[in-house]
Amino acid sequence: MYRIKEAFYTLQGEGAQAGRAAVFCRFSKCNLWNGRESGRATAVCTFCDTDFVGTDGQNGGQFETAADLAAHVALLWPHDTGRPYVVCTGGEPLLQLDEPLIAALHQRGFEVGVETNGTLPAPDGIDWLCVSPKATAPVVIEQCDELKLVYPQIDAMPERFESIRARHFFLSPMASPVAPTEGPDRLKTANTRKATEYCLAHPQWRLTLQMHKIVGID
Ligand SMILES: C[S@@+](CC[C@H](N)C(=O)[O-])C[C@H]1O[C@@H](n2cnc3c(N)ncnc32)[C@H](O)[C@@H]1O
Ligand SMILES: Nc1nc2[nH]cc(C(=O)O)c2c(=O)[nH]1
Ligand code: SF4
Ligand SMILES: [Mg+2]
Repeated sequence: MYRIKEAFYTLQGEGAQAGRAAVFCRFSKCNLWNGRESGRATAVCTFCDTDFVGTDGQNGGQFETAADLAAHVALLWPHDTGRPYVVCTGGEPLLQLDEPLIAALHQRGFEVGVETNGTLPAPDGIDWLCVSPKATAPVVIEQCDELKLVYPQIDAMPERFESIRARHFFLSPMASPVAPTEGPDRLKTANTRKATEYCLAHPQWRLTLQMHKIVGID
């Protein structure tokens, strides 16, 4: 059984795949926060900008089999040609994503991307793996396509992750979990300035912005 909070077609807003059309499949639950505001202050990850509790979002639900969920995701890709792309996120997708689901998505023609906090082992077969470390939580994934660190985090400064093998190293300015406004100025914050300064001083790291929040899409 797979529990999905929501699923939708949008553009990947972050990292090296930013701007690419994808079906986002948001898994319920996370191992670093229970998702309730009352538990945020004592969570390991305290700045999450996402509601991943339950299965009540758009196109959310419970899916008995990998084939059922893959069929559901395939219905959200609005094209007949080209290679479809799915981004498995959450919550923490690696609590649920397994090899049968990756195989079922591949069978539907999908390239499979994953957004993870890196604290759980990744199943084989993922086509694009993005690891985004959180606070003191130990990262067990040693190799990925991109390391995308929310910055600044006192307990997770960039130097700690430079031994992870990754094709890209990104800093993503920490955004307010509840940001009321949208538009070009929304991400012009103190954290964006700090991330910019770090990248200027350490050119191994690149800046990425949450493009979807600038343009006002999911
Ligand atoms: C909601 S998380 C879900 C996937 C996984 N649990 C993780 O943390 O990577 C998706 C992405 O949003 C990022 N994110 C969450 N809250 C954020 C915030 N306040 N500012 C910037 N990025 C944030 C995460 O670091 C991660 O890269
Ligand atoms: N457009 C868009 N891009 C994203 N990249 C990572 C996201 C996530 O929440 O995992 C996300 C998201 O929620 N929306
Ligand atoms: S950002 Fe990721 S790790 Fe942190 S609470 Fe949200 S879903 Fe969990
Ligand atoms: Mg998001």
